[in-house]
Amino acid sequence: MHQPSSPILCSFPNPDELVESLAQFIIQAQKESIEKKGKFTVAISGGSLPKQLNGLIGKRGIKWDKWQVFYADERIVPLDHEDSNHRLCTEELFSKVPIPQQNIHTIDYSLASDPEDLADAYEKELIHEFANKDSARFPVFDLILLGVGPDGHTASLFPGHELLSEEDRWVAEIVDSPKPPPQRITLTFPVLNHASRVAFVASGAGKADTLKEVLDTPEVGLPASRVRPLSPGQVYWFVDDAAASKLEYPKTPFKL
Ligand SMILES: O=C(O)[C@H](O)[C@@H](O)[C@H](O)[C@H](O)COP(=O)(O)O
Repeated sequence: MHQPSSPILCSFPNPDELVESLAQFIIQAQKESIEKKGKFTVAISGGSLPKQLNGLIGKRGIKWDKWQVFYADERIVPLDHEDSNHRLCTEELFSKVPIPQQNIHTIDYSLASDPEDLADAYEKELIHEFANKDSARFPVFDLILLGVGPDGHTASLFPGHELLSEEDRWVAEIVDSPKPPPQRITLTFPVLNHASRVAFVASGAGKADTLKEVLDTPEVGLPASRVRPLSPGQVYWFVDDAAASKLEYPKTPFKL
């Protein structure tokens, strides 16, 4: 029986060291995945996360053509809209590295009038990527990169929302997101919890109370606390000391 893993917490003295270590971690994950399967499947969320991937720019050892990038959540807005996670990731990262455009999997905004259809179409995009002879009931991402909001939400999984109990779909729509814009799609918990690695990234004193609740009192069941990939999957928290300042949860020294 596979058991859920306990989070590994790595805290860094400042945001720069956090960004640099995160980049090394991602490059190592990429190396292992490409050695095993010839590709690297990643899901990225929005908020402050895309900027924290800056450490990847100009680094050696990244095989961008082997990356297949999906969005852990995306706002249902045009791809060039200021609220689009794709636009943000493009500005912060993809426009600065040699990743082939076709390796970045965006939502099909032409389906925006029916969010359920749009979510189903994005799920099909995942099925196309992951369905092969090894495919299990859920896709196994090599890495999912997440942030955490002040209410403990992650991706577009918000506290108390019915989506928290989704057991079947890979991608779901949400039309009443408490964080604007209201219409979004998100990977569901079963997908997050089947990943090989999930890495949360949080920095700054403004995250300290949330981190304390998520990591020190997981029994409260905030969405971010419920991300516990089944073994051998693993969840990591990359934080700075300011974000970790109120935590009792044990820290693990960062090593590759
Ligand atoms: O697109 C989104 O809204 C996100 O994916 C969301 O889950 C985000 O990651 C958190 O709200 C943290 O956001 P910050 O990093 O900006 O605090």
